Amino acid sequence: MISAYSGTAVRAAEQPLLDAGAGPDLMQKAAYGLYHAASGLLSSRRGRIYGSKTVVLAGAGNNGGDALYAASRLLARGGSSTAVLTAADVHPAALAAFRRRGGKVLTLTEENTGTVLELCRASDLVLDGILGTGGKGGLRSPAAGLAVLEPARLRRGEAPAVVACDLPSGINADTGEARGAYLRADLTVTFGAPKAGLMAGPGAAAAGQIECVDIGLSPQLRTAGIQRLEDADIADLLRPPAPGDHKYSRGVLGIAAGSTKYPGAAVLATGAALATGVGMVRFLGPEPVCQLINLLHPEAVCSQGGVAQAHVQAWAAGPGAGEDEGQLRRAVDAMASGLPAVIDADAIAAAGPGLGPQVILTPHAGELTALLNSLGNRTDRAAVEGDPLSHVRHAADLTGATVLLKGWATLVAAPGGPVYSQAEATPWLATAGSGDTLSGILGALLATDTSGPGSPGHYARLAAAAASIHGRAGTLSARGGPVEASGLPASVRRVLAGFLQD
Ligand SMILES: NC(=O)C1=CN([C@@H]2O[C@H](COP(=O)(O)OP(=O)(O)OC[C@H]3O[C@@H](n4cnc5c(N)ncnc54)[C@H](O)[C@@H]3O)[C@@H](O)[C@H]2O)[C@@H](O)CC1
Ligand SMILES: [K+]
Repeated sequence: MISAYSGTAVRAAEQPLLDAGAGPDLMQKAAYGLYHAASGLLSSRRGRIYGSKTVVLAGAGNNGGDALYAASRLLARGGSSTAVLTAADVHPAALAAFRRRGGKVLTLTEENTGTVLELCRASDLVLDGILGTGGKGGLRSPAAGLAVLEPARLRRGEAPAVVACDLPSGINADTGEARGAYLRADLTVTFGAPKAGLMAGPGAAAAGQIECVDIGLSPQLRTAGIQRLEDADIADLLRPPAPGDHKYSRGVLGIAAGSTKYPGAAVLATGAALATGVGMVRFLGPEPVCQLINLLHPEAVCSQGGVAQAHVQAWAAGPGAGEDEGQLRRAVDAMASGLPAVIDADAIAAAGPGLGPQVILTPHAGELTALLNSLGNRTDRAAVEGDPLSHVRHAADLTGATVLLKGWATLVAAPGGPVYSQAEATPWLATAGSGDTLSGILGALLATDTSGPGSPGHYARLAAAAASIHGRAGTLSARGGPVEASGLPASVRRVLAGFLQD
């Protein structure tokens, strides 16, 4: 499990150490970690540090100090480096050390921004040390002019690689918001603990890969702002069949998805649930959709019955329900059943206060906006996309349900409890039918879960695991190209086999 903390919490954890005079020592530890990661990147991209060209963007605070000390170490290995100062009062000791190693220095102005961008593009590496956890708002002029710099991952790997010191400058370390211009990185080397702002909203997309350098803050850090499941955590949540299991003991999932207008959603949700592994799928829906399901997934047991008559351990309802009153009714009944239920798409609009954490709502940003507005919380889609962390937390607290917000980094909030962020997906997964397969995967995890409600956040962890499996299946299907949702179940099977073999 990766635990991320707000920038505010990390600064509070640092304070006693700073008061005890450990500031310079902490900075050297951070700078060494940054140098180590940057030199690894340079070595992998061009074979050696000797002869490499680095540009350090250095702002007024300690973030600039870290970056200058790291660049000094690259100078000592035979690289060349230019520091571009974005403020007048850059860390004096770090700048002096950089100069002593032979680093060149220039000051950024609006007039020379074009020349500095050329300098960056002709270099191998850009170290972004403009703003760290002390940053307030987006980059200001003249530094804002550097935000057009694209990291190598967005330029088919072409130099320069951009490495962010602690966090991409201009990103809010607590929330991941960008309230103005910000830089994007290939790699963010973060100190003490990952910042929550690297796992949500624009910050998650800007950070690139995240590497954490231990500078000895762990004993001071208490409550994580955001957590991320890793392989072992997900493997722990899976329930493969045991000898002696039969179809009913493994878990039966009820699916009320699709409609005569959108039959595909039923097929995709059912296919994904079967690929994730359940004892049985009971499918409820209109006759023509049942016929289609029987044709494509003959193992599913189909009927036009209601939720109350179906013996299941969990529900997946809502994908493709459209305006089908029968399916929307089933979704409402599933929410009220007390059983774990994943509720998607049009059915989300039926959610209100008083639900329990076993109900998992899976909106995209537009659906979350509509839900919050219907609960009296005026907002718009841009606000939700700009600060998804606050909005997903708010929706969970207002409804009492677990809320999974789909996005580049998927966020899952338990009511009053932990928030999880999973970022294994590829942008190619943004395709019709992708969400229907997520419902099927999560429904199957809920139906086969035998550990019960357990600790707070149990259902949020299952939802985060489903998002991770879905994201990995998408990445596996895509292999750098487009994804068809109908191909996802096959990849889900391979992803799960990987977890179960490890
Ligand atoms: N405090 C510590 O002990 C340690 C801090 N570390 C580094 O120090 C950073 C925090 O340092 P600071 O507190 O100095 O903060 P920053 O380095 O983030 O910079 C704050 C400075 O930038 C100015 N500023 C704020 N917002 C701005 C904006 N939008 N545009 C332009 N200027 C702006 C402020 O006036 C202030 O001078 C961390 O992110 C980390 O990189 C590390 O060296 C580890 C140890
Ligand atoms: K930075």
